[in-house]
Amino acid sequence: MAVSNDASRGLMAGKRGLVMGVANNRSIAWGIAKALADQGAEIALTYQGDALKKRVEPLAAELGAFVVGHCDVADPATIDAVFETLADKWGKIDFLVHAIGFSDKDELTGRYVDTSEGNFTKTMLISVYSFTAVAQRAEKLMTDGGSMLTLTYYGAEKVMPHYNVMGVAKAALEASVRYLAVDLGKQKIRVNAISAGPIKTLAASGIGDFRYILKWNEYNSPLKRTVTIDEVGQSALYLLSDMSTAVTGEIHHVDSGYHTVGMKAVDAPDISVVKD
Ligand SMILES: NC(=O)c1ccc[n+]([C@@H]2O[C@H](COP(=O)([O-])OP(=O)(O)OC[C@H]3O[C@@H](n4cnc5c(N)ncnc54)[C@H](O)[C@@H]3O)[C@@H](O)[C@H]2O)c1
Repeated sequence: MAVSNDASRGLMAGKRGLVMGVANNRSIAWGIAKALADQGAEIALTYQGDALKKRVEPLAAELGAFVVGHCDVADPATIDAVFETLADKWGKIDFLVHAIGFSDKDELTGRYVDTSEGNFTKTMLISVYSFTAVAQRAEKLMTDGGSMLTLTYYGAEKVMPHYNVMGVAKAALEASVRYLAVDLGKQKIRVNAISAGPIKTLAASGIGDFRYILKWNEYNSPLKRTVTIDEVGQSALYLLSDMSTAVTGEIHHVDSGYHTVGMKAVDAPDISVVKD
């Protein structure tokens, strides 16, 4: 997709916001950042640690985006630093994208019942609480209202092989979208989630049998294909722009319609687990 980043036109013209979760050019957050910049948004990006800094900086330059700095959502001081920098630079923001999740990959295989207390707690802190933590800070900068978006997966609603504690975390994240939507609605701040179909990203590579999951979705979704980060970006544009001013507390599926399907398509081939 060509990115023009002309702030004088487009659905996001005059809007500024923070996109968290770009790790590389396969990240869902990157697909969203591109779609927003293409419609005139001014974007700030965070990165998690020095290893990702060198990947995020050139991507930010492509969009004319501002790199706020390091943010590890398990370290509240780094979240505060990001929002202090944004307050100094922009004073207010209009949107926030939270595309962050983590769980120990050793527990994204096998049985959910074997989840350890330590990984349960860490998964909930990074994948669930962090959205509320950033919402607390973003609220103060959304003085003219705003739109917040997080990313979830169908494993919140139904049991998916290997998704395990991440499914429990996504269910809690989806519930927090609804609670945040009510708390912040009076301030004209909307809070929504996109439930994306499986996409091969760094985070997804930690999930057991991921190639099998992708194939299964391709064969069995109504559209008979998987989804791209650019398609998630286009739907994010709707939720973050004034195209959706009456939409909040919503879990919007961008999954080729997979969530509507109850069993294997009759014409879908039987497939076996494909190893990476
Ligand atoms: N890829 C998929 O199939 C899929 C499907 C549905 C939802 N999602 C969700 O989309 C979101 C983005 O993931 P992705 O697939 O683009 O993978 P990704 O690996 O590109 O992005 C995950 C991001 O989370 C960040 N992160 C992890 N721990 C962090 C911490 N402690 N502090 C700050 N940042 C941290 C990483 O730095 C990375 O940028 C996640 O919430 C994921 O669960 C992914």
